[in-house]
Amino acid sequence: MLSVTDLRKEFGGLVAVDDVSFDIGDGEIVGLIGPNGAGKTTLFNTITSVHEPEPGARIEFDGTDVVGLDTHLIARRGLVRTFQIVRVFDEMTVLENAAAGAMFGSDASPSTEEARERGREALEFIGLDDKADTLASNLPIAQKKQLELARALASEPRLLLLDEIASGLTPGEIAGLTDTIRRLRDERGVSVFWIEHIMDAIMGVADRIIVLNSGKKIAEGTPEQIRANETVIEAYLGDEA
Ligand SMILES: Nc1ncnc2c1ncn2[C@@H]1O[C@H](COP(=O)(O)OP(=O)(O)OP(=O)(O)O)[C@@H](O)[C@H]1O
Repeated sequence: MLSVTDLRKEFGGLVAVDDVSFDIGDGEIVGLIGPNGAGKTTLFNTITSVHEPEPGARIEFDGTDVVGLDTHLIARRGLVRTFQIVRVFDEMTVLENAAAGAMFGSDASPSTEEARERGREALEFIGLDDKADTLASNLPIAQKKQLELARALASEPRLLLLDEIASGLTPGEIAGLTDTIRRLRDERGVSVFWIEHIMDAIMGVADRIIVLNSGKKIAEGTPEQIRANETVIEAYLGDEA
């Protein structure tokens, strides 16, 4: 589904992502972990054309090279992301926020009614439909994160990039969130690529984990393999797990 080859991104003299290659298959949940500054968000930003990679990189989504394609055109193809800092529109209702997602999705120009319907359906799936008419600014953080997921879902993603969606949540809220993400995959067939620092969240649900350190991919494997990997323990998990 997503195939990344030799992805490199430099900022001045700093190599933020250092020749990274990997694939994500249909229906997979893949975690992306690593210390602060490892290049995880830069990798997401480069995949979604927020940044341009250095020449020579290939980023293929469903066999099409998406390097240089506008972010909204990438989203229209089904590659959709959430952000590290929640970006709900505070002055809009929960339903209006969710409906806004539909405007950026696979269907380029749904009617307002269709967008609201898709938004409502996404809220039901996420379990936030009882808050449809609440102003987004009045939601607690856990529900803002659910709303971000609902908005992404309304855009009908095939691959969802999640950036630290579990941070700031209680263990109970994290369990609910990971359950929703698993349902997104199982019931909607959405693949997930998930940056997370909270190991309990990502290790329990990911099929595979990719580890970055100083821009380089230092390991890739099942959660069990990653937990036992000496290089990963030394670079990261020794402090975090
Ligand atoms: N727009 C930018 N301009 C210059 N340097 C940047 C820019 N974005 C990121 N960097 C640098 O690139 C490196 C990788 O940063 P990045 O945010 O991708 O790491 P990260 O793994 O997502 O970290 P964290 O876990 O703290 O979010 C860091 O050294 C960062 O300072």
